[in-house]
Amino acid sequence: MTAPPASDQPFAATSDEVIAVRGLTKRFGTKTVVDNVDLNVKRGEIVGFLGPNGSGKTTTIRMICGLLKADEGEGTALGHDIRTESAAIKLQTGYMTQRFSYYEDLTIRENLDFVARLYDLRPRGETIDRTLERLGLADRQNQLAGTLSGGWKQRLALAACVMHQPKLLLLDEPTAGVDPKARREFWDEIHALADEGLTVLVSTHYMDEAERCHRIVYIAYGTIVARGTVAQVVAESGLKTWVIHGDGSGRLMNELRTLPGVEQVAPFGTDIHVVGSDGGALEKGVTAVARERNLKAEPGETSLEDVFIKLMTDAQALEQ
Ligand SMILES: Nc1ncnc2c1ncn2[C@@H]1O[C@H](COP(=O)(O)OP(=O)(O)OP(=O)(O)O)[C@@H](O)[C@H]1O
Repeated sequence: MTAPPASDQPFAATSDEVIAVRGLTKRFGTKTVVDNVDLNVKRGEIVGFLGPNGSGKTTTIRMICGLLKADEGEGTALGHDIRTESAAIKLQTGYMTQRFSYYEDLTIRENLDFVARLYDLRPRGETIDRTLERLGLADRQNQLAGTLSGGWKQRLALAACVMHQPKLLLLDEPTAGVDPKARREFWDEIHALADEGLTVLVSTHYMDEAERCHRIVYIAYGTIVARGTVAQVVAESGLKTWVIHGDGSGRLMNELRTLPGVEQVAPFGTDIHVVGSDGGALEKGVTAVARERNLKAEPGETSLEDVFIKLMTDAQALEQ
């Protein structure tokens, strides 16, 4: 007897996969906003979910935790079917939404108390104390949430979504608008939680945050167009970069943009980074222009930002 085609097999996660979904598709009206997405995340991994605005990150996250029903596709989160067992998934998942969603006119402690009641956590007082200590919020526990800075608000939101000791954290742009020091502290906390075995899927627009993830997945217009470690994604882009030192003027940048092989030109102080897929043409053009002006040009490192801009531009071209 011949085996049925792979797509007819029931879909099962391996024992170390906390998220294993395939073919996820979501339509709003006639628009397909998530199109045939496969995603696998292993226990203890921190996976960055990146992509332009409106590319389907939030929608995918919401389908994974069962807040939104997929139109097509299947899979599991924490071993539970995302289509039929959303209650079990929600109990073991912490979901930090994009917008601060706690009560501004309650204190930090009162907000946590409210969440602890929702989950019926016991003993409630001790659980809140432990969470306040763990997230460094104990000294501010009586401060009204509405008077907190962005960084402290995010810390409260994180406290509220880890208090019930979830096994999976879904973070949707958790540090938008937060200053660099608070962001770094937030990420130290995320890594500490992952070291304890928590699995994290985090959407972000920040390159430095993408670089802090074990792996990244890039989605554009609902379709995943790159995935892997940062080094893999950069290498697979095939982009080459040259740096011209000593003249970051707009006039030189405009001239560089007209050269064959040049796809991106970006100023970095008095340097200009020139990026393209055709390494030979890029080198020829850039070195000739630099020689004419007596400027130094040398090969540089391609950044993740360069790669994302290319992925976005390519995806836009396909959409049109
Ligand atoms: N409930 C809804 N009804 C109709 N359209 C929706 C709904 N929710 C999302 N969309 C649309 O689906 C697309 C994907 O949105 P989504 O929020 O998933 O993107 P995103 O990648 O998270 O974006 P951002 O980075 O801006 O947060 C967008 O075009 C959005 O306008």
